[in-house]
Amino acid sequence: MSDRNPGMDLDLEWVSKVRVNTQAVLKRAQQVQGRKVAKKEWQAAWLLKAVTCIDLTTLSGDDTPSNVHRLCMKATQPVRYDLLQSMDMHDKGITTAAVCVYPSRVADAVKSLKAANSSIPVASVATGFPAGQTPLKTRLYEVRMAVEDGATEIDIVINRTLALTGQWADLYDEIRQFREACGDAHMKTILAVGELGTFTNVYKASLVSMMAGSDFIKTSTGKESVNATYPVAIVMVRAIRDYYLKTGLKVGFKPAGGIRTAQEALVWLVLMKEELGDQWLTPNLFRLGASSLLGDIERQIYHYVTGRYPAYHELPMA
Ligand SMILES: O=C[C@H](O)COP(=O)(O)O
Repeated sequence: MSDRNPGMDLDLEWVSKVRVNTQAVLKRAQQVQGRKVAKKEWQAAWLLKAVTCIDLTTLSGDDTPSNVHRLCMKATQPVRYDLLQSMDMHDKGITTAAVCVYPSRVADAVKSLKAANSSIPVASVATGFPAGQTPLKTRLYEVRMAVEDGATEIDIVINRTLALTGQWADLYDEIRQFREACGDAHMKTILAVGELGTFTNVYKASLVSMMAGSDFIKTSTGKESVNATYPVAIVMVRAIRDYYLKTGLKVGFKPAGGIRTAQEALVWLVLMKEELGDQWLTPNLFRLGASSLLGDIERQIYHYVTGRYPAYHELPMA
């Protein structure tokens, strides 16, 4: 993960000045979406790169120790051995970036990964995921419980009520408290962009979350009716860039919710590369939150691997 973001005092003047130009954002998102993603011979390598950035997720009411165990095993070997062999990658130990589960399933995931001798981090959603509509006391308790059970990454959801009513100082204070409850665990802050109404709110919520010490900002829970979209991502990554320019602190970005195809994964990588640069193209600063993406990526890699194609560690990075 990135070095922890210590955050900063709430700069309300900065937050209140924010105005996002909707037309410019939509135009830029269209450009990114229309990009030819990568030359054919590099696509499998980029897809493997995407795999290393996935937070492999199960967030279902019917999660059990068994399906969490299967998820963990998939995370330790996300791509079939023979496909990796075709790319001379069999010895590279490709894993997903993390597994992501509900707080009550953290202990199961920790146990499975430990038994498999794997150091893949366990991420837990928390703070009343997905709606965040529970008392602060229980939201804080949830964070502490997940950390105690072994989660080293916590995906908190913000209080949308505070964002929608412009109570930015209160939102800042809550996130600061979550941050403290996380202890050494890294904190990803879910904005639930589909419920924030305007791009300006998304930008403001991004800034406040980063000022309060979030290590990542994340688009969605996957449970809202609108989840990770490219226009909203443009707004969030530009807030990340502005925060970096002002403070020198790098905050990561995690699109999540509804990401299902290899082609989409490639577009997300292009968006990061063009907006934030190669240094953001690592699991330390970029994650794809997804429960059903890996299958399509494996299918596409199988499709591409008909000859000797370059592997992801050979990508020309600046
Ligand atoms: O945080 C991750 C999301 O909940 C995953 O959403 P998804 O099930 O639509 O891939």
